[in-house]
Amino acid sequence: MSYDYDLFVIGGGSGGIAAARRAAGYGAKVGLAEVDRLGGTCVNRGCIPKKLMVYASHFPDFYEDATGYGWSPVNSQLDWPHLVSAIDKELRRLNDIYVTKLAEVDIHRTYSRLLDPHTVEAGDRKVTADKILIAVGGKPVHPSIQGIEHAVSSDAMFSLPEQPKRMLAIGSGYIASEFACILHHLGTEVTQFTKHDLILKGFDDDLREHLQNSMGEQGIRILQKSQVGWPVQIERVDSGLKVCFEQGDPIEVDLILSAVGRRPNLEKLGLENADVETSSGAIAVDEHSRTTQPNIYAVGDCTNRVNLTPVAIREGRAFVDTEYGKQPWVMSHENVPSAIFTTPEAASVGLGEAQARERYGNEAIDTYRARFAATYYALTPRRQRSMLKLVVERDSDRVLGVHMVGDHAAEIIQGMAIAVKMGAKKADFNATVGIHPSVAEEFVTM
Ligand SMILES: Cc1cc2nc3c(=O)[nH]c(=O)nc-3n(C[C@H](O)[C@H](O)[C@H](O)COP(=O)(O)OP(=O)(O)OC[C@H]3O[C@@H](n4cnc5c(N)ncnc54)[C@H](O)[C@@H]3O)c2cc1C
Ligand SMILES: NC(=O)c1ccc[n+]([C@@H]2O[C@H](COP(=O)([O-])OP(=O)(O)OC[C@H]3O[C@@H](n4cnc5c(N)ncnc54)[C@H](O)[C@@H]3O)[C@@H](O)[C@H]2O)c1
Repeated sequence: MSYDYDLFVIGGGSGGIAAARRAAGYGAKVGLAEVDRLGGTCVNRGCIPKKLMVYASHFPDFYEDATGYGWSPVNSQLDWPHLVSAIDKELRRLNDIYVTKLAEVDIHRTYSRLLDPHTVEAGDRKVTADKILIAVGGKPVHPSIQGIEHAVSSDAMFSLPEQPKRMLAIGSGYIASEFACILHHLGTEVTQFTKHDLILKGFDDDLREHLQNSMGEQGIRILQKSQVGWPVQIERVDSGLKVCFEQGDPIEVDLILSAVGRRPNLEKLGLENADVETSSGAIAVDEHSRTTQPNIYAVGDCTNRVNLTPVAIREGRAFVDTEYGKQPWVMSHENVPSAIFTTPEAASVGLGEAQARERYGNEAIDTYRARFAATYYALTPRRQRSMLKLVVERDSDRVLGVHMVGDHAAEIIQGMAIAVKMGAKKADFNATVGIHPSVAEEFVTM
């Protein structure tokens, strides 16, 4: 049977674009449907605008630090509308680049849904395809608090008409922690409500504690559920938004960011028309990203495996190399590095100490840890201490996890991730000459 396309991709974000481009490169006839701007979450309302805001938020610290090195004080004000429009301009430039990069792919600028295992409705057209890739990403979920409609999700953070004077971030994951730091360093008075006593559940406890303490020392107010109970009501009042908790005094802010997690974008996708099954609200896939319908695959956040851009991209490429490139491989979700772009930055690869002890036994694990202030802070009015940690399996001497809080942690851990992926031993770290003076040299001198 002949189809309109060899491959039809639903969703033009990180995973969908990577797969579509590579498949077209192998000579496949590819169509792609995207209902919004090309690039998906990462480019339009995630990694990229977020990182640009992180950069913007660092300048006040640099101005302050410079005085310790003898520079006269800088008196500079943030032009918020300028920042927002400069970011938007850059995102539009990236959108245009994707159009060029997808020159060999038929782009359908429309919502799309499955009609049967080989047919997709793309706007007012019906198209058929031999294989279909679902890469529809995810969207924010909101906690059930009375008045939660007054809160915004991270999607709105890049187009706020003005900088809030006071913000409450509800959540303790990547998004709440990153925006708490961004807004704080841009001059907003920030409170973060956390369900757990330590932010960033799932990361190494020393990383979590060091980062949370550091954020607290800088002036971010952390309200824990164990202290105040759940937030129960949000109400608009003349002077802002009033938030009441189960216990204690209400607080008043100008903006509430709700960041308590995301869920796959599966509504009205017609999964039932093609017998594509879900598991815990995400598309169920095997290690090859194949769904319960053999010619339909799914990658990225809609499968809720590891919800990061480079993971979605690699899942997409593994599928395409295997199916169209005669180079089969499987995307491994082990030892995926990630960073939290807070101030200070935090990054990690491999197992945290508690996870390692659970997997290998309490006695089987050694840890090495350093906490210190980098030389940069010797002359600055601002003090910031770094934390570096190795988790090692004693018998094999293998480094199971590397964790860091401190400047450039993401850049440093990216290199460490290669070592961990290659199965480096603590002895290999010891045999490596440090770069002096640097922070990362601690990893080879512990
Ligand atoms: C605030 C924020 C910051 C982040 N920061 C980072 C970071 O620093 N590093 C990192 O690695 N990850 C980060 N992420 C996560 C990262 O953005 C996602 O993991 C990644 O974008 C997932 O890619 P995807 O292809 O699965 O989905 P997406 O990029 O979400 O793309 C899905 C696309 O499908 C489209 N779509 C959905 N349904 C349909 C349909 N039926 N028809 C047509 N089109 C449809 C959507 O419009 C969207 O464009 C961040 C996420 C957020 C929200
Ligand atoms: N730097 C990065 O790589 C980066 C940045 C942002 C987002 N992301 C990706 O996007 C995903 C979504 O981010 P996220 O921060 O929304 O989700 P998350 O899953 O990382 O964190 C959500 C947090 O909110 C807490 N929570 C749940 N219900 C709550 C409630 N009612 N009140 C208060 N807290 C509650 C959860 O316990 C959890 O700690 C991440 O898991 C990550 O994969 C990555």
